[in-house]
This record gives sequence, C-alpha cells and structure tokens, in this order.
Amino acid sequence: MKIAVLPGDGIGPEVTAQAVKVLKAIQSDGLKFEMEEAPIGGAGYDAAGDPLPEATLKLANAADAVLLGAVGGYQYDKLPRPMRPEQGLLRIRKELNLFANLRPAILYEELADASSLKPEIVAGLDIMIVRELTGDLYFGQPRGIRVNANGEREGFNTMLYSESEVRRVAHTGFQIAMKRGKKMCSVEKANVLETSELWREVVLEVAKQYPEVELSHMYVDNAAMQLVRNPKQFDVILTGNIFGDILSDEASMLTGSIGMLPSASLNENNKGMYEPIHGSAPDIAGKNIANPLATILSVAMMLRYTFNQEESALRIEAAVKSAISQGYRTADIYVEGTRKVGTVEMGEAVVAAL
Ligand SMILES: NC(=O)c1ccc[n+]([C@@H]2O[C@H](COP(=O)([O-])OP(=O)(O)OC[C@H]3O[C@@H](n4cnc5c(N)ncnc54)[C@H](O)[C@@H]3O)[C@@H](O)[C@H]2O)c1
Ligand SMILES: CC(C)[C@H](C(=O)O)[C@@H](O)C(=O)O
Ligand SMILES: [Mg+2]
Repeated sequence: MKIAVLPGDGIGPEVTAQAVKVLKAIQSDGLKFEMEEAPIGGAGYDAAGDPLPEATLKLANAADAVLLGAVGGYQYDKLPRPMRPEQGLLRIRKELNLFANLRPAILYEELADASSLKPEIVAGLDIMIVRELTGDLYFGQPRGIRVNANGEREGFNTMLYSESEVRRVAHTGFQIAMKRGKKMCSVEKANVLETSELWREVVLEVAKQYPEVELSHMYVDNAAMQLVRNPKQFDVILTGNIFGDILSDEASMLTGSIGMLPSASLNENNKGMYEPIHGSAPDIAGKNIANPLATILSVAMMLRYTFNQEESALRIEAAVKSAISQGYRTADIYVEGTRKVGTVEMGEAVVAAL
C-alpha cells in the first residue's frame, strides 16, 4: 500500500509525524505501507517555487492514498495567488478529483468537558458532514479583482455547481446515510441563491433512488444555529464546498477542539487524501503543543475508506479513545485533573495504546 506523505507547513509536519508513527505501528496487523514524503504548500513553494510541485503531484498520483498535514503561513500571504500554499491544496484536490469530503464530528465522552456546549447537549454526538470539495466559490469562473465603471475596484467570485457535480456528491451522501441512521439533511441557501435552488432540485431527484433515507433541507444560516442549539438532530449533513468548510469548523468545537476532527477526501474509486480539517496553526507551530489526534484519526479513515481495513481502523480509533481515557490531553482539550502532554507525547500514548 503506497502512501504519499505531504506534511506541509506550520504544525503540519508535527502532527503528520505522529500519524506516521501510528501507521508504522499498525503494520503489526500484517499491513505493509510504503511511505514517501514530498513538499506541498509553502514548503513546496520554498523547495520548487510551486505550492504543488510537479514531483509531489506525480507521487500523489502514483500512490493509493495521500496523508496531508496542513498548508499555509503568513509569510506567503503576499505572494501572487497561484503561488500561495492554499492554491497547492486546492489544486491537488482538483487534480485527484476528490469531490467528496467526509468530515465526521464525534464526541469522545471523556471530552464532554472540553466541548463548547453543555455535556447533555453533546453526549453521544456523531455527525457526518459530507462536503462537496471540487466546485462552488472555490473553483467557479469568473473570479478576480477588477475596476468597475465607477473606477472603483471590485472583487468577485462565482458560486457554481453543475447538475452532475451535485448528483455525484448527493449519491455519496445517500450511500453514507444508508450505512448510518438513514437520515440526511441537505444544507444550502435556496431562498436566495440559484446555485442552491439547483442543488435542492438535484438532491430531490437523487433521493428517489434512496427511498429509505429520510431527507430534509435546511438553510445554512439556520443549520449554523441548529448545530449549537441541538446538534444531535443531525446524522448526515450534505452540503457544498464553502458551507461545508464553515460548518465543519463549527462542528469541531462540539467535539472539544478543531484538533479532533479528521477528514477523508475521496474520488469515485475511493482513492483518497486524508487530512485534519484544521490549518497550519502558525500561532502554535514549532512548540510541540498541537493536537495530533485529528491527523491520527485521518489515518484510521484512510484504512477504512481506501484500504478496506475496517478492523485496523477501529483499532486506531480505540487507541485514541484509550489515550484520552488514560487522561492524556494536549493543551486544546486540557481540563483540570487530566495530564497535559505535547504533540509527540500524545502520539506516543496512542502508539502505546495500540
Ligand atoms: N487544510 C489545510 O491545510 C488548512 C485548513 C485551514 C486553514 N489553513 C491555513 O492555515 C493557516 C492558518 O489558518 P487559521 O488560523 O485560520 O486556521 P487554523 O486551523 O490553522 O487555526 C485556527 C486556530 O485553531 C488552533 N488549532 C488548529 N489546529 C490545532 C491543533 N491541531 N491543535 C491545537 N490547536 C489547533 C490554532 O492554534 C488557531 O488558534 C492559513 O494559512 C490557512 O489558509 C489550511
Ligand atoms: C486552506 C483552505 C483552502 C481549506 C478549505 O477551505 O477547504 C481549509 O480551510 C480546509 O478546511 O481544508
Ligand atoms: Mg477549513
């Protein structure tokens, strides 16, 4: 099993190193991983003048799965847009056709105290956000900054979805819903946006093939509110690229920290890229304080979705749970009475639990 490892920037290399340790340890299940590293994001720009160097893309194309840390850093913010770290990430998602981004928000009961919400509101929380990842405002043309008729600059982006783009991610959503609670909420803004109007029409059409799934629709502003009012009303949330980006960061805090939320980005053959949903966190980079659990849990998703090794995936998730119940906490999920540890120590605790 070939894995391209792209640590990226900021805390990316720190959290990725812990996930790689877990991958090495899980080889005791009889799995064999060939891992090769390459730069992406700011690291790609520094090494090759490109946030997605050709050699990195080649490696990712040849691999069965990609493990990614995070990209970005203030020092790159003034570069022309195509050279910025975030563009490297968007390009690799597009190149590998990773249109379905799964972002599960699960509360480990031991972390109820770390959640932004009261324990009774989040107890047992288990939501799956299915976010479309290769369309929407992120990729729609035209886009840019131009001078308008009044001689004033204006910025513009295009929210764009074709029927086929909505259809394929809707199928992913319904298929996941069938394996879970058979309940899905499609989130958009059809009261205002034509893109969303079409989204809703297509989702309703695809729904006919999944009569067992209870489908509902919700406007994104209400969904943002409902997520903190009563998050357990949701099982699967299906949504577009920009709304999914925002709602998944919001959902992460229900589980205690953004450092807890993993993700899988899949194409139609379940080739996948696996990354935590958080960014490069420049404010805490290089200090050994970042939470590596989101990245470690992303490795579990890799074993589940790309390599079909459900038992090993469950074993990693159980090891994370065990490290947490033994009291190990990075700063972001620390509460009084637990053991505050660094990034490396948390990785070691998971490996020991494995
Ligand atoms: N997938 C990605 O690579 C990705 C995702 C989001 C943001 N970014 C980039 O990251 C850079 C920083 O963006 P930002 O600050 O808006 O978002 P961020 O997710 O990097 O950080 C937001 C806050 O969460 C904290 N945080 C994030 N991950 C953490 C972890 N594992 N453990 C503990 N705390 C953690 C950070 O310290 C920060 O206070 C930007 O350049 C942005 O474009 C990249
Ligand atoms: C860095 C950025 C391009 C990225 C996104 O918006 O998709 C990030 O926020 C994420 O959630 O993975
Ligand atoms: Mg995001």
